[in-house]
Amino acid sequence: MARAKIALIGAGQIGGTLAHLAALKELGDVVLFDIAEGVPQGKALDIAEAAPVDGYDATMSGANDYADIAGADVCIVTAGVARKPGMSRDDLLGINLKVMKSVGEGIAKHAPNAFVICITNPLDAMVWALREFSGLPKEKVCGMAGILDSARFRHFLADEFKVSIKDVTAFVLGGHGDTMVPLTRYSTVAGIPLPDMVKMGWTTQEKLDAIVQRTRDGGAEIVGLLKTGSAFYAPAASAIEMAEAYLKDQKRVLPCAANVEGAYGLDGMYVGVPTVIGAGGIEKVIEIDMNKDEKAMFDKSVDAVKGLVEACQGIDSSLA
Ligand SMILES: NC(=O)c1ccc[n+]([C@@H]2O[C@H](COP(=O)([O-])OP(=O)(O)OC[C@H]3O[C@@H](n4cnc5c(N)ncnc54)[C@H](O)[C@@H]3O)[C@@H](O)[C@H]2O)c1
Ligand SMILES: O=C(O)C[C@H](O)C(=O)O
Repeated sequence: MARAKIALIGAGQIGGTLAHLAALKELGDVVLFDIAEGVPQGKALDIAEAAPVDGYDATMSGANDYADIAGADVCIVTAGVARKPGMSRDDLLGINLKVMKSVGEGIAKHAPNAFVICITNPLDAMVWALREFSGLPKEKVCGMAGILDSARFRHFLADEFKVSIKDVTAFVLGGHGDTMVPLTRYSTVAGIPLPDMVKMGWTTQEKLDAIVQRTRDGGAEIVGLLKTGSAFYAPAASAIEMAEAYLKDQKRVLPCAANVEGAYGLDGMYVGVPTVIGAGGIEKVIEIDMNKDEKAMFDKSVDAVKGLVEACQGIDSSLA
């Protein structure tokens, strides 16, 4: 069977890490695309030159022309600008919206059958705009954020409980912004929900609240440390998990920004929800039961995303 083709639109910090991870996992042949001349070619050559040492079979190429992504099975989009200290993700909306237009048109023309994973921020509004600009089927366009936010939550929890990360599960839903919703009732240590861990005396409610807040601020914490850009290792690992689920038809249950029609009382908007990812793309949106407090947090997050979508429509009249 022919190898899959993976197009990485944006060859910056995340794009380069994605290429290396895709190669190490032998997910397919990789094309790195960027507007910066030489950068995708340089990264592709560098990663190809690591293959003899690491022993992976995957070709790497760099491109500045969308024609080179032709027939891609998966497109992962990181094109655009990352925030710096003092900025919110939402400050990137105007500049990255223009990028989504050119990327959406490029994918629609050259890789209309691809499964598209958007990473560019502000995530939920950008994946919505990318879907609008590309016109691809809704189940084939999604956004990466929930896996990253949940991974951060899991890391902080494993650290607090001094247990293996393998035994910690977490679900962070909602928009990928300050209003994201880490769901403690649906996050567990070996199946034990976090509120029970508090009752069992493994931690206190105050410490758990602080971990929830640190999770919400997780992106800003890294931006504050790096100063020149934002996180890229964990974001790349998270998107690769989604790409692998699609390419191998794994039916993974993963929190992703998906187009939600009907569930959660939503009418075709993108926001972070639990999904099933397989060969059909986003094969299912899972509607979980939320109590009053959880629903209030989720609704607030949905409203924040709606505000960003409206801002996009105000900037580009073709989206209205
Ligand atoms: N969804 C998430 O959870 C998450 C996590 C981390 C970062 N991000 C976002 O991902 C994006 C990329 O982050 P990064 O660290 O890789 O940034 P980066 O600056 O290192 O890379 C971005 C790349 O995009 C390229 N680019 C700019 N305009 C382009 C265009 N029109 N067409 C093609 N390429 C273009 C740039 O040349 C650059 O190489 C940012 O918007 C960042 O905020 C999202
Ligand atoms: O925080 C950012 O700006 C990047 C990304 O959204 C993240 O959560 O790491």
